[in-house]
Amino acid sequence: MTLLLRYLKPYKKSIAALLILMFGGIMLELYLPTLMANMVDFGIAKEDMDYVYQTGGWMLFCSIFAVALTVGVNYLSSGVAHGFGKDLRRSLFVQVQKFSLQQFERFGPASLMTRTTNDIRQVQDLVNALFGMMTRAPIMLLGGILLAFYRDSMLSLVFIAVLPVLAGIIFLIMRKAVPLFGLLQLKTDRLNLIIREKLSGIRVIRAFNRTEYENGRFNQANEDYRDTGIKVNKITAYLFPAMSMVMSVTNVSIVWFGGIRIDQGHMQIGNLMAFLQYAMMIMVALIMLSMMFVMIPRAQASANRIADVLRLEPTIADAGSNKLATEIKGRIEFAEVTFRYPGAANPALRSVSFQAGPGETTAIIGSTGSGKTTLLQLIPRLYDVESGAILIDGVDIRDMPQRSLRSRIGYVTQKASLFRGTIADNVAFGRDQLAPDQLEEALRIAQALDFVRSKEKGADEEVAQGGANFSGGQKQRLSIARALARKPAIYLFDDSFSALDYKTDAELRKALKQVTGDATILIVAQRVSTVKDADRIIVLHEGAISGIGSHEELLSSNNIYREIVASQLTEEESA
Ligand SMILES: Nc1ncnc2c1ncn2[C@@H]1O[C@H](COP(=O)(O)OP(=O)(O)OP(=O)(O)O)[C@@H](O)[C@H]1O
Repeated sequence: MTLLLRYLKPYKKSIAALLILMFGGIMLELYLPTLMANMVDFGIAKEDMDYVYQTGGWMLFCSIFAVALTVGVNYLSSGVAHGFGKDLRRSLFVQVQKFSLQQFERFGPASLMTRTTNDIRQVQDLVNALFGMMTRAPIMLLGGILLAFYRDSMLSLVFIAVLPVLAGIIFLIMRKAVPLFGLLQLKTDRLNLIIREKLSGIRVIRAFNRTEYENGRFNQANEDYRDTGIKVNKITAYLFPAMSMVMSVTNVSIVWFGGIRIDQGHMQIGNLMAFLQYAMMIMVALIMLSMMFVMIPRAQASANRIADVLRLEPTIADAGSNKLATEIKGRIEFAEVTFRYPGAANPALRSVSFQAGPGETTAIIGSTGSGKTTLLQLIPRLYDVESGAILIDGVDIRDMPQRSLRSRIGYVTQKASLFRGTIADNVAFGRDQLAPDQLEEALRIAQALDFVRSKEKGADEEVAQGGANFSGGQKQRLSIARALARKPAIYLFDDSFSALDYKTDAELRKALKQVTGDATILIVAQRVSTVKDADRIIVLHEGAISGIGSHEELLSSNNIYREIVASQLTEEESA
């Protein structure tokens, strides 16, 4: 929680103003019973109507002023709480962007979403309540006790009996409820996870008739969440009835003992009325405090989950050295690179060494799971190597600023990702401005111009969430256009031509060759026809390089390559 408190710093002026307003309001509220006691004892009892009117007028003025101050307090506290929530959400979002993929996977998207929305909401509500009413409680409690004591110190002994009982009730209830608050957030995570999975896999779920099964899975998580929620509420439900019972008993006791003291001539009626009002204030303050005991542990559970994300040092950070090669050529060198996914027993890549030069196309082929995607992901530092090094233009990529490294790379991922916006927005992605002729050129080379032109609004056609209104091949081509528009020194194509028919695949590679010029191109592919003409083909097998060479060289020297070729091409084609 302390980590999050620093997010209140920008609002210290508003907080100071609201505390002053609050203090003024409480003073007025505490003054009202005294005025009333005076009115009864000195005005009504002595039939002095001028005094009654005068004091009544004062009371009215104080009440109205106190209400105005409270409105001001609430206005300011809500501004502080919402501003605090907004800043925290932004920090969390920015922090997650810096995470390596390992760190991202450690939390998972569903949990990160709950943390950014629901958990922050819990803490934001606490901040609102804290400044809206909870800070009032201790001041009101203290003022109430002092003034009640001042009115009648003997009668104040009632509180000595009541306060420990109240403290005991709060303690017992909270001891049971607090562990459940954390559990409730975990169950929210689980619910979000299932909803996310279900919504993103809706086509498969329907096609496989798994709707009922998935509904069952969701219902189970939903009911589990409900049960924990009910358990928490059942426990906290005792809090307020118990407190109001104590309040009623306190009232009765005050009237009872106050009556005796009036009988004995130790107290006046006005005094007893004021005392009763102070007792009420004390009780209300205690109820507010007990609400704080409900809200604080609940928000604490959320605050810890937020702090876990904020505290995690991004493992992929810029080194202090910020080295950059003087000349950008895009030469890539893998030197004995070994990489293992977190928790995996075997490395996904083992002692991989090769060089890929500018103006060359290097293709990577290998069976499913052989490590092709992993190899590409290491180049823009989505993951860091376990041992060995990757150099670009002779500089270790860990010594370069990530921004400069990634600005040299045009990466087309295996699964094409499009974002909401227009086609043009998606192609210009990562660049501030893209001139119409540059956009057209990128679309043309990516073999996307025809289908984009056939759209009603051309490049201004809207892309739905996740690119749902485009086919797999169209999405791939737009992703390729996006990479081309950057004019990078290095192109990484991860199985990016797989959704294209053979003809488009060939045309695209031919067009690419004309524009990529001196760029270094790495192509991961499953099809031999895609890699056949590459300057160099790397055959990956179970994370290690089994052979490097041209198509012909590998055909004569590498068994694995021969098997792949044999499974795809006829003798004639492969010759
Ligand atoms: N995020 C991950 N966490 C743990 N293991 C992973 C992760 N991604 C991939 N792997 C494992 O690493 C190995 C290499 O995977 P990779 O995706 O690089 O293979 P690939 O050659 O690209 O396969 P494909 O041709 O099917 O795309 C596989 O055994 C896979 O199970």
